[in-house]
Amino acid sequence: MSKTTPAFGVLLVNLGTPDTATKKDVRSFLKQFLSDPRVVDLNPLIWKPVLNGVILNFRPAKVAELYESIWWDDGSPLMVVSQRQRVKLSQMLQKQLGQAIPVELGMTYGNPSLGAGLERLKSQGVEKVIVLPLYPQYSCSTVAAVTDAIAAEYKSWREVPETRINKEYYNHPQYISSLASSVRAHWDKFGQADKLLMSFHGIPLRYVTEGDPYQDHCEQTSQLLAQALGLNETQWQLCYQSIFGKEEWLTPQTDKVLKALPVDGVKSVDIISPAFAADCLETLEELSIGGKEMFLEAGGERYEFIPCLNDNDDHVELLVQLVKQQSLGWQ
Ligand SMILES: C=CC1=C(C)c2cc3[nH]c(cc4nc(cc5[nH]c(cc1n2)c(C)c5CCC(=O)O)C(CCC(=O)O)=C4C)c(C)c3C=C
Ligand SMILES: [Fe+2]
Ligand SMILES: [Fe+2]
Repeated sequence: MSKTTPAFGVLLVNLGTPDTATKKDVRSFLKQFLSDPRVVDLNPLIWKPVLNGVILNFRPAKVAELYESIWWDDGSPLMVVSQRQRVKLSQMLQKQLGQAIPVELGMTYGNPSLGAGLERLKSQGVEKVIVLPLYPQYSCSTVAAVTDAIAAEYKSWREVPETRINKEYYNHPQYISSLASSVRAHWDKFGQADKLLMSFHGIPLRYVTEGDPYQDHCEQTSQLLAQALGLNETQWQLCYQSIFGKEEWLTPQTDKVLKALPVDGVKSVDIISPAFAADCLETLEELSIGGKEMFLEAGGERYEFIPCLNDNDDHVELLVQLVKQQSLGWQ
């Protein structure tokens, strides 16, 4: 009996996360992640001894504790949210396209791997694949790492499916309006702070000077969001979080901004992290917990974290629109 061939399948991609909040699993996750030259592009002769001799000896215990502090009953927040996004996207595609579209999850690092996600699509008869990395702003350290991993997986396949990879969506109207709605919903609940901080994950400045458009994308997203919310220039600020290593990263740094604002008389902030499609360690620990402590210690009085778009209906509707855009001619 021949299987029916779906019009196409969707691979929903995010960065990945440890299987458990233990030192062992955090170590193996960090090892895979930080060994990717797309993430850390230093000469391996210099980087490997630093990674294996220093970072992987000390960082996993510290970071495992941080994961422990934000872990949910059913797993790592990034994984739990990604699974919800997968289920909702598949339901909304079925409803809007009137046919079953296989949607699978693949993580660039850790489980389920991108290869496992592609295999699951293949086993459902998928012959055309849309890869949807959940990174609104393109960076070589994220999106190009996905394209590398997909190409590496296909090396062992006899028949490689037609594959379209969504590169970015930093200025998509539905993305901007979903962000704006989440801010407005937050203001309705908690009132509006003096300033809205838009904190993006940082990358090394050198990646940008060598051609990575990430900073430009972050600037455009934040301008569009400020515009959608009707904010003037004094009411919002862009900053970059999660600095790692000794090199210069994009500025201004979120932690420095949080320490400086109360000194400049800004006592209340709302903070949103538009580069993350799902809440994760970097938002729930670094921003929601760490950032708050930092701001209040520096003299701030009110600090509110705005959750990521996660599986909000209008966010998943954005994913539907991206899938429709990528599947033109395939339905
Ligand atoms: C070492 C360099 C790093 C670059 C460059 C980088 C870019 C980058 N990362 C994300 C999204 C996420 N990063 C997350 C965690 C994380 N990131 C780095 C380092 C770099 N990221 C590390 C070492 C870690 C692990 C935690 C730690 O040890 O501090 C996560 C969270 C994963 C989770 O399990 O919750 C996400 C998501 C983006 C979008 C990005 C470039 C734009
Ligand atoms: Fe990161
Ligand atoms: Fe971090």
